[in-house]
Amino acid sequence: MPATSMEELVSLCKRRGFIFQGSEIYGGLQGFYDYGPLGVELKNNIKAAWWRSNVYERDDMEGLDSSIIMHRLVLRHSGHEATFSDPMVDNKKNNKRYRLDHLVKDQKADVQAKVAAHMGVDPENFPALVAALNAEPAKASEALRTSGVRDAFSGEIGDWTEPKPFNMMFKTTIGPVADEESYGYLRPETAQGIFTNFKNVVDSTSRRLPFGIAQIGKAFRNEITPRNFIFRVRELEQMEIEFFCTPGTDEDWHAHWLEKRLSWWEAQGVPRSKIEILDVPKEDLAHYSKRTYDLMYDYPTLGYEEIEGIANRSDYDLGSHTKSQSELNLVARVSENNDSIAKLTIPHPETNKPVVPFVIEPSAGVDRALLAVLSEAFTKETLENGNERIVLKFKPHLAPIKVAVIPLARNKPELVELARQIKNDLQKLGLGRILLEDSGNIGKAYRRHDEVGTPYCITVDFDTLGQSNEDSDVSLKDTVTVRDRDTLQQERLKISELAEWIQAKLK
Ligand SMILES: Nc1ncnc2c1ncn2[C@@H]1O[C@H](COP(=O)(O)OP(=O)(O)OP(=O)(O)O)[C@@H](O)[C@H]1O
Repeated sequence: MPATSMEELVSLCKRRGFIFQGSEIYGGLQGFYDYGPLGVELKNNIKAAWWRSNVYERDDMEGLDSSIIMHRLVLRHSGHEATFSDPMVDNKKNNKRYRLDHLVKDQKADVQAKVAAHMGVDPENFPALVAALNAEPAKASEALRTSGVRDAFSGEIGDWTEPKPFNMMFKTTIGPVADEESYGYLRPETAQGIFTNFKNVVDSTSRRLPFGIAQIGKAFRNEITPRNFIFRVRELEQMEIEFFCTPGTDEDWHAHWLEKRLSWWEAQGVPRSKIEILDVPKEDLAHYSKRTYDLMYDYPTLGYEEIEGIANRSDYDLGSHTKSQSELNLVARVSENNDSIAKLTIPHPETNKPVVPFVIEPSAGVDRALLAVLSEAFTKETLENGNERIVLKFKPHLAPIKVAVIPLARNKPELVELARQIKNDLQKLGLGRILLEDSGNIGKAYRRHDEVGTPYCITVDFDTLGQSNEDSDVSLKDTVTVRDRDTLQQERLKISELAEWIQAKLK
């Protein structure tokens, strides 16, 4: 059974070294997390699985790693300077600031109903309520004040200001001179680096439509209320694809990517039955979107929340960043661009005339992916002897440690040496991390590796050494015990057969 509460996951992550609070020894920094020894392995494995599936296993994709800090004009023409904002409200009593939709969502049902009645919308339709609050700031502030909306920090009814837009981009000065022009932004999505490199990639690879560019990297959003552990952070990582296609074929490609992405999640242990597809209502679409499917995963404690967005961005992005816009018959409504020096077109596959392609964008968060994978893997079991164990049943390709090699006694140099040799030989197979676990207590080692999701533990014991004494069986010389994390079955294998056996299991 997957995790039932976020607390279970938070506590396991800290205890076993998956995730720590950022800047913790100075009191922590809200919305920033550090990935520990096991977290970094899990994260790398998720990213590698995504890259393998979306770049290596397809013939129509290229990869990219663009810079994080971007020219202010990129984010101006992308529309982010003007529109990448969330409405926020302040409580005048204690100067605490909240994202409007989060504030309302966190209220008791009767308070929410009062706010909805004031705004004249159905209390069951939360997106419509948020839209109404955003549309009429003065009425919204009145609704919050007269409905008894409470401040989560003080627990008391707040004195609420009018909602104001708050731009979520991090701005930074570039170079030694701090003047009006010397600033850039930390990208709020990796996508813009793909659009600005569209021409470079086409020219250097001779790609024709349809094709896509994939990128994994950090993005930064100054979230007003970062919360729910790594679900909503200010420094996040994204796995994004911009898939360029001929206008008119975009809806088919949108359906194609929806299907592909759902089956990828399934292969990572996040089943379709736990994902709802939200066809985002027109009034909630982002400024660039023709249509968007949000994949909503059933997170413990939070319920259904977005894990990935799959948007049809039409020709908005390339159309916004291109020069000569008026010659290009753009479908999307874009703002005038007199700054770009590149024409972002590609020959139409049939007519050969220059065309601005449509874009389908599957965009998944690495942090939210990791949280879902962890949550699905989390299992509490009662064993035959009545003991309870926590085990992370990761798909083997995602497990942070693939194999632990354990010498039965740490004070026996022959055992430790042989275990080290086995570890070194398995490490050379390139399967991921193989760990020499010489903490000495076999029971504790098994418990620890269950809790971090190591699929196989190999134990080197006195039988392995072939030392004949009353407890050992010489016929077992050069064999080891292999314990399966999920079934708890142990089998004896020859050391010479281990590599092939493990490779087959971890494929
Ligand atoms: N603050 C964040 N922390 C962690 N992951 C995030 C955050 N914002 C976005 N993501 C991830 O990036 C993906 C694509 O970003 P997108 O802009 O579509 O998110 P969003 O619609 O703004 O998310 P939300 O509505 O939850 O704020 C999301 O599906 C999510 O997995």
